Parts: sequence; structure tokens; C-alpha cells
Amino acid sequence: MNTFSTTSKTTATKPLVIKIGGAILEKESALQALLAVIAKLRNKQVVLVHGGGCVVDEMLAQAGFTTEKKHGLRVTPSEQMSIISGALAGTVNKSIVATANSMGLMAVGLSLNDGDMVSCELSLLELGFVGVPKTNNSKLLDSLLKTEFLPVISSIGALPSGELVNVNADDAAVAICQLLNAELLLLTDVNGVKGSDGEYLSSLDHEQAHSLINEGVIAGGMTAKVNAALHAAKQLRRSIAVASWQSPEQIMQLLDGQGVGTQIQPH
Ligand SMILES: Nc1ncnc2c1ncn2[C@@H]1O[C@H](COP(=O)(O)OP(=O)(O)O)[C@@H](O)[C@H]1O
Ligand SMILES: CC(=O)N[C@@H](CCC(=O)OP(=O)(O)O)C(=O)O
Repeated sequence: MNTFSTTSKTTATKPLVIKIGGAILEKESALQALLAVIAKLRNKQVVLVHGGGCVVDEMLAQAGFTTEKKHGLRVTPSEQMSIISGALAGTVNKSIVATANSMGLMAVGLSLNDGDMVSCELSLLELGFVGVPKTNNSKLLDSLLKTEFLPVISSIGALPSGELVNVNADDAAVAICQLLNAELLLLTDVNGVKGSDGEYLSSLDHEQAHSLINEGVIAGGMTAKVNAALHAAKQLRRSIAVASWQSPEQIMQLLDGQGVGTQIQPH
């Protein structure tokens, strides 16, 4: 089934949420190429959600902290939160916005809790200040999209108590997608999800994904991404694409209904 087409009546008016991983920031030309494709998407409302794990790694190391990940998620002690939020909601968010604006895209930098879009609960996985996002209010995004701004959202969130939390950017993108009932594209530094034979899979269902995670074939940041995509696919009852930001022209192919990367299935 083509769930990613501008020609389908049900999806024609849906906004498109594109998540970009941090590694794109180390390749300015790739970010510019992606933004150039976004600029060409006439009549399509686009929201960018970004990570920046590699920038967080660098800034924590510069401050003399060590860092560890569990299930692909960063353990976040309270004393590291100001560096992490400074890296993601500050440095990374502002530089993406500035690059987009230099290309005439009218970008606006936001974080998850702005306009009460999304609030967070603490993760039950005992990871410190790691948040699980819950959708709240789409008013801010609705009005920005209506007035043709490009929202650029970092994965820094907040608890109802007002404390900041670190949210995996794939989970953040899923929450924004749910908030807008949007289409979702998870762009990363590889062409999709690889199976046991090392080849990219064109499609991945729930059962296959869990065995590949248990076997360690899907590991690190890809675990968090596949889990986030499975959750979104199930909730939205449509497949979610994991593809590469290295070939942004693939976005056009996806919008034309051609399968690229790995399609994560709803069951
Ligand atoms: N089965 C797999 N298929 C593809 N990539 C995988 C797989 N298992 C682990 N990875 C790793 O996951 C990385 C992507 O996750 P991550 O670095 O968190 O990306 P992003 O920053 O885009 O969210 C890939 O660069 C790759 O090294
Ligand atoms: C809880 C958690 O893991 N947060 C992530 C947020 C950034 C992120 O997800 O960046 P990428 O998309 O580049 O991996 C982190 O601290 O690295």
C-alpha cells in the first residue's frame, strides 16, 4: 500500500515531519542539499526535528564528562543536563535555523515544550533525566505551518514540574508526527536498516525487528530508531520510512509513492 503519496486524498494535506540525525551537521553540504529539497516541496508543510548526539558527545567530553548509552539512549545525569540542552536546543538548533534562513526558508527554532506542544514523563528505564514525550497542543505548529514558517524542533523537553529532560530525537519526531497526524520520514547516515546478511531490508515488521534487536544485528542508535518507528507505525497504522539524508532526492521519490530505504511496518 502506498501510504506516502501526495496523490492520495487522505495524505495530500498531511504535513511531513522529517527527522535528521546529528551526523548531518558534520556535513554542511548534506544539510544544504536537504534544505534545498525541502525548499522545492511546494504545497507541502514540513517540520524538521533534529538530533545531535555527536555534538552532545563532543561537548560532554570537552566538559570532562564520560557518557554511556543503554538501549541506544543516553544516560542523562542531572549535572549533564545543562550541557545537553545547550548543545541540542542551543548550538545545533540555532545553526540549523541559521543555515535554513540563509537559504530563504523562514525557519523558526523550537524545542518540544514550546507552546506546550509536548510534555514529558521520566523514562522508566532508569536513565536519569531522559523523557518520554506525550503530545499536548498543536496550536503553535498549526499557526507556524499556516503562515509558511519551517519549524525546526530540538529534542529537549520538559517534565510537568518544569525540569528539562533529554528525549531521543527519533522519539521526539514520532511525538510531533502524532501531534500533527503527519507523515514521518526518519533520515539517518545509512540507507536504511540492515538485516543479518548485511544487506539493507526494504521492509521490516514487528517480529523481524525484535529478533534482529535480540540478535544484536540492529544495535546502538538504530535500536532506538527502529523502536520509535515501530511505535509510530502501529499508532498511525501506516509504514514509516527509514532512509538516508545522504540522498535527499529520495524524499521526492517517497512523496511519489516509491519505496526507498526501509519501510517499518505497522505490525
Ligand atoms: N542493523 C543496522 N542497520 C543499519 N545501521 C545500523 C544497524 N545497527 C546499528 N546501526 C548503526 O546505527 C547508526 C544510525 O543510528 P544513529 O547513529 O543513532 O543515527 P541518527 O543520529 O541518524 O539517529 C548507523 O550509522 C549504524 O552505524
Ligand atoms: C535520550 C537520548 O538518547 N537523547 C539523545 C538526543 C539527541 C539524539 O537523539 O541525536 P541523534 O538523532 O543524532 O542520535 C542524545 O542525548 O544523544
